[in-house]
Amino acid sequence: MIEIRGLAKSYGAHQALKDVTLSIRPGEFVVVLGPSGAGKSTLLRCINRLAQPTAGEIVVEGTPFRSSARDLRLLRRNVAMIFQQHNLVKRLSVLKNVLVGRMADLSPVLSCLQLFPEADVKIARHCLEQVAMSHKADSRADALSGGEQQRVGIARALAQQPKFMLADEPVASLDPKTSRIVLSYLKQSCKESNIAVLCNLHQIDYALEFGERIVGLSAGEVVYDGAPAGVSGDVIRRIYPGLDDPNVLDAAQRLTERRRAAAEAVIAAAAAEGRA
Ligand SMILES: Nc1ncnc2c1ncn2[C@@H]1O[C@H](COP(=O)(O)OP(=O)(O)OP(=O)(O)O)[C@@H](O)[C@H]1O
Repeated sequence: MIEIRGLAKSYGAHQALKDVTLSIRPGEFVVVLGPSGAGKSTLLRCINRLAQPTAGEIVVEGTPFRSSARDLRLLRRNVAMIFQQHNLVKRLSVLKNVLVGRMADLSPVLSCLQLFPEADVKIARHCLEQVAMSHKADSRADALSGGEQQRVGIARALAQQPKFMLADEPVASLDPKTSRIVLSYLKQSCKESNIAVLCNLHQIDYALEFGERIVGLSAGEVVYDGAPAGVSGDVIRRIYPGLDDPNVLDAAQRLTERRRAAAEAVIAAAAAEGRA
Protein backbone atom coordinates (compact mmCIF):
# COMPACT_ATOMS: atom_id res chain seq x y z
CA MET A 1 0.00 0.00 0.00
CA ILE A 2 1.25 3.49 -0.85
CA GLU A 3 -0.43 6.44 0.82
CA ILE A 4 -0.07 10.01 -0.35
CA ARG A 5 -1.32 12.46 2.25
CA GLY A 6 -1.85 16.17 1.66
CA LEU A 7 0.87 16.35 -0.99
CA ALA A 8 1.65 19.84 -2.29
CA LYS A 9 4.37 21.16 -4.57
CA SER A 10 5.09 24.76 -5.53
CA TYR A 11 7.54 26.08 -8.07
CA GLY A 12 8.06 29.64 -6.85
CA ALA A 13 4.61 31.22 -6.69
CA HIS A 14 3.07 28.51 -8.91
CA GLN A 15 1.26 25.71 -7.06
CA ALA A 16 1.66 22.62 -9.25
CA LEU A 17 0.06 20.23 -6.71
CA LYS A 18 -2.51 21.14 -4.06
CA ASP A 19 -3.34 18.84 -1.15
CA VAL A 20 -3.33 15.54 -3.06
CA THR A 21 -4.43 12.55 -0.96
CA LEU A 22 -4.54 9.04 -2.47
CA SER A 23 -4.11 5.44 -1.30
CA ILE A 24 -3.03 2.85 -3.84
CA ARG A 25 -3.58 -0.80 -3.08
CA PRO A 26 -1.25 -3.64 -4.10
CA GLY A 27 -1.76 -4.71 -7.71
CA GLU A 28 -4.10 -1.81 -8.53
CA PHE A 29 -3.82 -0.21 -12.01
CA VAL A 30 -4.54 3.49 -11.51
CA VAL A 31 -4.54 5.98 -14.37
CA VAL A 32 -3.91 9.64 -13.65
CA LEU A 33 -5.77 11.58 -16.31
CA GLY A 34 -5.37 15.26 -16.90
CA PRO A 35 -4.50 17.96 -19.41
CA SER A 36 -1.02 19.28 -20.03
CA GLY A 37 0.23 21.20 -16.99
CA ALA A 38 -2.26 19.55 -14.57
CA GLY A 39 0.61 18.28 -12.40
CA LYS A 40 0.72 14.60 -13.44
CA SER A 41 4.51 14.42 -13.82
CA THR A 42 5.02 16.48 -10.68
CA LEU A 43 2.92 13.96 -8.74
CA LEU A 44 5.07 11.02 -9.88
CA ARG A 45 8.30 12.97 -9.37
CA CYS A 46 7.28 13.84 -5.80
CA ILE A 47 6.44 10.19 -5.06
CA ASN A 48 9.87 8.94 -6.12
CA ARG A 49 11.63 12.07 -4.79
CA LEU A 50 12.98 13.31 -8.10
CA ALA A 51 11.18 16.44 -6.86
CA GLN A 52 10.95 17.57 -3.24
CA PRO A 53 7.33 18.10 -2.08
CA THR A 54 6.54 21.42 -0.44
CA ALA A 55 4.15 19.74 2.01
CA GLY A 56 2.58 16.38 2.74
CA GLU A 57 3.65 12.86 3.44
CA ILE A 58 4.21 9.66 1.49
CA VAL A 59 3.84 6.38 3.36
CA VAL A 60 5.14 3.24 1.68
CA GLU A 61 4.06 -0.06 3.24
CA GLY A 62 3.20 1.71 6.50
CA THR A 63 6.54 3.56 6.75
CA PRO A 64 6.51 7.32 6.27
CA PHE A 65 9.31 8.58 4.05
CA ARG A 66 11.82 10.56 6.15
CA SER A 67 14.41 11.78 3.59
CA SER A 68 17.29 9.74 5.04
CA ALA A 69 19.69 7.96 2.66
CA ARG A 70 18.28 4.64 3.88
CA ASP A 71 14.68 5.71 3.17
CA LEU A 72 15.71 6.92 -0.26
CA ARG A 73 17.36 3.55 -1.02
CA LEU A 74 14.24 1.68 0.12
CA LEU A 75 12.02 4.00 -1.91
CA ARG A 76 14.12 3.52 -5.06
CA ARG A 77 14.04 -0.25 -4.56
CA ASN A 78 10.26 -0.42 -4.03
CA VAL A 79 9.24 2.11 -6.65
CA ALA A 80 10.20 1.62 -10.31
CA MET A 81 9.78 4.26 -12.99
CA ILE A 82 8.90 4.02 -16.67
CA PHE A 83 9.58 7.08 -18.79
CA GLN A 84 8.12 8.31 -22.05
CA GLN A 85 11.53 7.98 -23.70
CA HIS A 86 12.31 4.55 -22.15
CA ASN A 87 15.98 5.57 -21.55
CA LEU A 88 17.58 2.29 -22.65
CA VAL A 89 21.34 2.07 -23.14
CA LYS A 90 21.40 1.91 -26.92
CA ARG A 91 24.63 -0.03 -27.43
CA LEU A 92 23.79 -2.72 -24.85
CA SER A 93 21.80 -5.86 -25.58
CA VAL A 94 18.16 -6.08 -24.58
CA LEU A 95 19.02 -8.60 -21.84
CA LYS A 96 21.74 -6.36 -20.37
CA ASN A 97 19.33 -3.43 -20.37
CA VAL A 98 16.86 -5.50 -18.35
CA LEU A 99 19.65 -6.56 -16.00
CA VAL A 100 20.18 -2.88 -15.21
CA GLY A 101 16.97 -3.29 -13.17
CA ARG A 102 18.87 -5.74 -10.92
CA MET A 103 21.80 -3.42 -10.21
CA ALA A 104 20.45 -2.12 -6.89
CA ASP A 105 20.93 -5.64 -5.49
CA LEU A 106 24.41 -6.12 -6.96
CA SER A 107 27.79 -5.30 -5.42
CA PRO A 108 29.40 -2.20 -7.01
CA VAL A 109 32.31 -4.27 -8.37
CA LEU A 110 30.13 -6.85 -10.12
CA SER A 111 27.89 -4.04 -11.29
CA CYS A 112 30.84 -2.16 -12.90
CA LEU A 113 32.06 -5.34 -14.56
CA GLN A 114 28.51 -6.16 -15.66
CA LEU A 115 28.89 -9.62 -14.08
CA PHE A 116 25.40 -10.70 -13.17
CA PRO A 117 24.65 -13.77 -11.03
CA GLU A 118 22.75 -16.54 -12.81
CA ALA A 119 19.73 -15.91 -10.55
CA ASP A 120 19.53 -12.30 -11.85
CA VAL A 121 19.83 -13.45 -15.46
CA LYS A 122 16.94 -15.83 -14.79
CA ILE A 123 14.80 -13.00 -13.36
CA ALA A 124 15.65 -10.77 -16.36
CA ARG A 125 14.75 -13.51 -18.85
CA HIS A 126 11.44 -14.08 -17.07
CA CYS A 127 10.66 -10.35 -17.24
CA LEU A 128 11.38 -10.38 -20.98
CA GLU A 129 8.94 -13.29 -21.32
CA GLN A 130 6.29 -11.25 -19.49
CA VAL A 131 6.41 -8.63 -22.26
CA ALA A 132 6.94 -11.20 -25.06
CA MET A 133 10.44 -9.91 -25.92
CA SER A 134 12.52 -13.04 -25.19
CA HIS A 135 13.25 -13.52 -28.89
CA LYS A 136 15.13 -10.17 -28.92
CA ALA A 137 17.24 -10.79 -25.79
CA ASP A 138 20.55 -10.60 -27.71
CA SER A 139 19.61 -7.71 -30.03
CA ARG A 140 21.05 -4.27 -29.44
CA ALA A 141 18.52 -1.94 -27.87
CA ASP A 142 18.83 0.55 -30.73
CA ALA A 143 17.77 -2.12 -33.22
CA LEU A 144 14.25 -2.21 -31.74
CA SER A 145 11.14 -0.26 -32.67
CA GLY A 146 9.79 2.37 -30.24
CA GLY A 147 7.09 0.02 -28.93
CA GLU A 148 9.59 -2.81 -28.46
CA GLN A 149 11.95 -0.46 -26.61
CA GLN A 150 9.14 0.53 -24.27
CA ARG A 151 8.34 -3.16 -23.63
CA VAL A 152 12.01 -3.65 -22.69
CA GLY A 153 11.70 -0.57 -20.45
CA ILE A 154 8.78 -2.31 -18.72
CA ALA A 155 10.85 -5.53 -18.37
CA ARG A 156 13.70 -3.53 -16.83
CA ALA A 157 11.30 -2.00 -14.30
CA LEU A 158 9.80 -5.44 -13.55
CA ALA A 159 13.32 -6.85 -13.00
CA GLN A 160 13.70 -4.45 -10.12
CA GLN A 161 10.88 -6.47 -8.44
CA PRO A 162 9.25 -3.29 -7.16
CA LYS A 163 6.00 -2.97 -5.26
CA PHE A 164 4.97 0.10 -7.28
CA MET A 165 5.44 1.20 -10.83
CA LEU A 166 5.20 4.84 -11.87
CA ALA A 167 4.68 5.31 -15.60
CA ASP A 168 4.89 8.86 -16.94
CA GLU A 169 3.10 9.07 -20.30
CA PRO A 170 4.57 5.70 -21.35
CA VAL A 171 2.87 5.75 -24.76
CA ALA A 172 3.01 9.45 -25.63
CA SER A 173 5.38 8.90 -28.56
CA LEU A 174 3.76 5.72 -29.94
CA ASP A 175 1.07 5.15 -32.57
CA PRO A 176 -2.38 3.97 -31.36
CA LYS A 177 -1.91 0.27 -32.18
CA THR A 178 1.52 0.13 -30.49
CA SER A 179 0.25 2.19 -27.54
CA ARG A 180 -2.41 -0.39 -26.88
CA ILE A 181 0.06 -3.27 -27.04
CA VAL A 182 2.43 -1.52 -24.62
CA LEU A 183 -0.34 -0.61 -22.15
CA SER A 184 -1.68 -4.17 -22.28
CA TYR A 185 1.72 -5.64 -21.46
CA LEU A 186 2.23 -3.08 -18.70
CA LYS A 187 -1.11 -3.93 -17.09
CA GLN A 188 -0.89 -7.69 -17.58
CA SER A 189 2.70 -8.08 -16.33
CA CYS A 190 2.10 -5.91 -13.25
CA LYS A 191 -1.03 -7.90 -12.43
CA GLU A 192 0.98 -11.14 -12.67
CA SER A 193 3.51 -9.72 -10.21
CA ASN A 194 0.97 -7.90 -7.96
CA ILE A 195 2.66 -4.56 -8.63
CA ALA A 196 0.54 -1.41 -8.20
CA VAL A 197 0.76 1.02 -11.13
CA LEU A 198 0.23 4.75 -11.24
CA CYS A 199 0.18 5.59 -14.93
CA ASN A 200 -0.08 9.15 -16.30
CA LEU A 201 -2.06 9.46 -19.50
CA HIS A 202 -3.67 12.33 -21.30
CA GLN A 203 -5.74 10.22 -23.71
CA ILE A 204 -9.28 9.71 -22.36
CA ASP A 205 -9.97 6.55 -24.35
CA TYR A 206 -6.81 4.75 -23.16
CA ALA A 207 -7.52 5.81 -19.59
CA LEU A 208 -11.04 4.35 -19.71
CA GLU A 209 -9.89 1.22 -21.48
CA PHE A 210 -6.98 0.30 -19.21
CA GLY A 211 -7.56 2.08 -15.88
CA GLU A 212 -9.21 0.12 -13.07
CA ARG A 213 -9.43 3.41 -11.25
CA ILE A 214 -9.19 6.91 -12.65
CA VAL A 215 -7.69 9.83 -10.79
CA GLY A 216 -8.61 13.06 -12.57
CA LEU A 217 -6.12 15.86 -11.99
CA SER A 218 -6.84 19.45 -12.94
CA ALA A 219 -4.68 22.45 -12.04
CA GLY A 220 -2.91 20.40 -9.37
CA GLU A 221 -6.08 19.16 -7.66
CA VAL A 222 -7.76 15.76 -7.63
CA VAL A 223 -11.19 16.42 -9.14
CA TYR A 224 -12.21 12.76 -9.58
CA ASP A 225 -11.14 9.51 -7.96
CA GLY A 226 -13.17 6.45 -8.85
CA ALA A 227 -14.13 3.80 -11.34
CA PRO A 228 -13.92 4.38 -15.11
CA ALA A 229 -17.67 3.76 -15.26
CA GLY A 230 -18.21 6.87 -13.14
CA VAL A 231 -16.40 9.14 -15.60
CA SER A 232 -19.39 11.08 -16.89
CA GLY A 233 -19.39 14.04 -19.22
CA ASP A 234 -19.45 16.27 -16.12
CA VAL A 235 -16.34 14.60 -14.75
CA ILE A 236 -14.55 15.07 -18.08
CA ARG A 237 -15.43 18.76 -18.03
CA ARG A 238 -14.08 19.02 -14.47
CA ILE A 239 -10.79 17.41 -15.54
CA TYR A 240 -10.59 19.40 -18.77
CA PRO A 241 -12.13 22.79 -17.95
CA GLY A 242 -13.07 24.57 -21.13
CA LEU A 243 -13.90 21.34 -22.91
CA ASP A 244 -17.67 21.56 -23.12
CA ASP A 245 -18.54 19.05 -25.81
CA PRO A 246 -20.90 16.56 -24.10
CA ASN A 247 -20.24 14.01 -26.84
CA VAL A 248 -16.58 13.61 -26.04
CA LEU A 249 -17.12 10.90 -23.47
CA ASP A 250 -19.61 8.93 -25.60
CA ALA A 251 -17.12 9.00 -28.43
CA ALA A 252 -14.33 7.82 -26.13
CA GLN A 253 -16.45 4.94 -24.83
CA ARG A 254 -17.43 3.78 -28.32
CA LEU A 255 -13.79 3.87 -29.36
CA THR A 256 -12.84 1.89 -26.29
CA GLU A 257 -15.19 -0.98 -27.12
CA ARG A 258 -13.99 -1.20 -30.71
CA ARG A 259 -10.34 -0.96 -29.84
CA ARG A 260 -10.41 -3.49 -27.04
CA ALA A 261 -11.30 -6.26 -29.51
CA ALA A 262 -8.63 -5.08 -31.95
CA ALA A 263 -6.03 -4.89 -29.17
CA GLU A 264 -6.68 -8.47 -28.04
CA ALA A 265 -6.07 -9.74 -31.56
CA VAL A 266 -2.85 -7.75 -31.92
CA ILE A 267 -1.52 -8.90 -28.54
CA ALA A 268 -2.28 -12.54 -29.31
CA ALA A 269 -0.32 -12.16 -32.56
CA ALA A 270 2.62 -10.46 -30.77
CA ALA A 271 2.69 -13.17 -28.10
CA ALA A 272 2.67 -15.87 -30.80
CA GLU A 273 5.57 -14.11 -32.54
CA GLY A 274 7.42 -13.97 -29.18
CA ARG A 275 7.04 -17.72 -28.73
CA ALA A 276 8.08 -18.52 -32.32
N1 LIG B 1 10.92 22.33 -12.64
C1 LIG B 1 9.89 23.16 -12.77
N2 LIG B 1 10.02 24.49 -12.55
C2 LIG B 1 8.97 25.34 -12.65
N3 LIG B 1 7.72 24.96 -12.98
C3 LIG B 1 7.52 23.66 -13.22
C4 LIG B 1 8.58 22.69 -13.13
N4 LIG B 1 8.06 21.46 -13.42
C5 LIG B 1 6.74 21.65 -13.68
N5 LIG B 1 6.41 22.96 -13.56
C6 LIG B 1 5.08 23.54 -13.75
O1 LIG B 1 4.17 22.83 -12.92
C7 LIG B 1 2.93 22.59 -13.61
C8 LIG B 1 2.68 21.11 -13.68
O2 LIG B 1 3.64 20.52 -14.55
P1 LIG B 1 3.67 18.96 -14.86
O3 LIG B 1 4.82 18.71 -15.77
O4 LIG B 1 3.62 18.22 -13.59
O5 LIG B 1 2.28 18.77 -15.63
P2 LIG B 1 1.77 17.53 -16.48
O6 LIG B 1 0.35 17.34 -16.12
O7 LIG B 1 2.69 16.38 -16.30
O8 LIG B 1 1.89 18.10 -17.96
P3 LIG B 1 2.30 17.33 -19.33
O9 LIG B 1 1.17 16.37 -19.62
O10 LIG B 1 2.39 18.44 -20.33
O11 LIG B 1 3.60 16.65 -19.07
C9 LIG B 1 3.08 23.25 -14.98
O12 LIG B 1 2.50 24.53 -14.90
C10 LIG B 1 4.57 23.35 -15.17
O13 LIG B 1 4.91 24.45 -15.99
